[in-house]
Formats: sequence, C-alpha cells, structure tokens
Amino acid sequence: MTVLRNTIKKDSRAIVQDDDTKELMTRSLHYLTAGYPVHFTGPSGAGKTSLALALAKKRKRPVMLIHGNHELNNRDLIGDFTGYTSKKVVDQYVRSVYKKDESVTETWRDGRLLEAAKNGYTLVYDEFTRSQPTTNNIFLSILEEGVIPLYGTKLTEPFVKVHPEFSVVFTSNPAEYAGVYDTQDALLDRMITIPVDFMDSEREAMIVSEKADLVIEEARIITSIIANLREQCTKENEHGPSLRASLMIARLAIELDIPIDGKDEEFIRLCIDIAGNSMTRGIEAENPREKAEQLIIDACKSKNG
Ligand SMILES: Nc1ncnc2c1ncn2[C@@H]1O[C@H](COP(=O)(O)OP(=O)(O)OP(=O)(O)O)[C@@H](O)[C@H]1O
Repeated sequence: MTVLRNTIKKDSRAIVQDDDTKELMTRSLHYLTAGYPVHFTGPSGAGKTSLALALAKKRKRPVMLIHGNHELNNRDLIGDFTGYTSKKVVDQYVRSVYKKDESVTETWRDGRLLEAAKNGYTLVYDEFTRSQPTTNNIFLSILEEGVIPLYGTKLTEPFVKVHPEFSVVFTSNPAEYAGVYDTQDALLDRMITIPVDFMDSEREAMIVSEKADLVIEEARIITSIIANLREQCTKENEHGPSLRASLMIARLAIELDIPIDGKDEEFIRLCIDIAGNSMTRGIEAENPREKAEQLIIDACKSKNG
C-alpha cells in the first residue's frame, strides 16, 4: 500500500511525496551531488516540473529556472551587451584650466545560464527539447569540460569555469510531442534520464485531496474517472487527460459548489468541459467529439458520491 507523508496544506507549490517519489528524489539527489545532471522525461502533466523544482530545492542552493523555447538563444543563456554607459568629468577647479574627461563603456548583462553556472546555482531547464539543438550545444562543454565557452560574445576571455556546486535538472516531453526537437545523442549521453509516467489513480487521489483540500473519497471519484478515460485513449502519442484535469475538476467543483457525484448533471458537464478536448484527441471514432462526450458521461455515471 502506498503511504503518503509530507503533507502540503500550507505550501501549495510543494509536492506530495509517496514512497516511490521519495525514493526517486533520493536517488536523483545522489546523482546531482555526484556531479551528474538528471533528466525527467514523460507525458504532459505527469509531474516532471514539480519533481524537478522540488529536487532542486533539496540542493539548498539558489534555483534558476529556464523554459525551453525555439527562440531561446546564446544571448539569453550566456548574456549580452545591453547598451553603453558614458561618463563625463568636467574639471574647472582652477578657473584658467578647463579639463574634460569622457569615457564610454559597453554594459554587459550575464545570461541566466552564465549566472547560474558561475555562482553554483541549481538550474532547472524545463522542457529543454523545445529549444533548438544548436542552442543546447553549449551544455556539451558545460557538462563535459566544466567550462562555459563565451563564443559569439565580444568578451575577451574565451570561457568561464563552472562552479563546482552547479547542477542541472532537465525535463522534457517525449520526442513525438508537437514543437519538440530531437535531442543530440551526445547531450543525452551526458545526463541521467529517468522516465516519469502518470501515477495510478490512488496516488493521484492523494495529491488531489491534499492540493485541492478535498476529502479522499471525493478525490478518488475524480481521479478514477480520469484514469478510466485515460485508458480509453488509444491513439498513438495521445495520453488523454492528466492529473491537471483532476485538479481542475476538484478545484472548480469546490469553487462552484458542484457536488462530486457522477450522477450529477453539473458535475458531468464540468468533466466534459475539462476532459473533452484531450479525450477527443485521444480516441479513434467517426465523430470523436460526440464519442468522447459519451465516454465521459459513462465514466461519470459508473461513479457516484
Ligand atoms: N507529487 C506531486 N505533488 C503535488 N502536486 C503534483 C505532484 N505531481 C504533479 N503535481 C501537480 O500536477 C500538475 C502537473 O504537474 P507538472 O506541471 O509538474 O507536470 P509536467 O509533467 O511538468 O507537465 P508538462 O510536461 O505539461 O509541463 C501541477 O498542478 C502539479 O502541481
């Protein structure tokens, strides 16, 4: 049986940790401490970012967060010259002497990666495969040689040494996801990749109960409906509604005073609104929207509060 500890009533951003999650966190922390970056990969809503942030927090170093994006470039990561600072001193202390001293210097601003690597922060690079592989190339020398090459900048030194406490936690969605680039093998080779999949409905119910402040029996109704629907999503690369859907249903039901009961019309409507789109994408049918609605109604009706 799964035993949950570390409740999160006070901090809504904290994660609920069952024994499996705790064990995963401990292992990952050991890898980071030994100097290896950790990479969580899995479907959207499985809890990768939450895990990565909780893990980073455990390092007890400042945490820097970067989100992968196809427009992210070396200037964002390393830094850039942001403008000019000019200084002018006019000295007329002795009336007959006029002295003017003027200088102009370029102003440099460290990028997020440079700042984190120089100062030994823990970097969480969320959805890193959404950035172009050429942008991520800089991590090859950081992870292998422990230096940040300053190519493409007008700085005089060729590289900056990485702080010994610097560590990176990467997250990514599987390669089949839209908007995701293939990662170079050389980069994957330098990190420890751990798959993070959806939890079973009981573990999800514990999280929903904690996060939405809902009694466990009601949380179970929601997560088992969602787990049931997820199982019916057979289309390739479509994973169906995630834990996020369960959390949304729970919070909205409380907010709108809707009874958590599979036979209640308003509750069914709420489930259709929240899970309808991912179900429509996940099933194969002539009229997927209609079929998805029917599946949600059936899943709800099989559960009552
Ligand atoms: N162990 C957990 N404890 C508490 N909440 C969790 C846990 N795991 C996931 N969640 C919650 O589930 C939701 C989805 O989690 P998260 O954003 O980490 O998923 P993800 O896998 O990073 O998704 P995406 O790939 O879409 O970014 C969030 O609201 C998060 O707070």
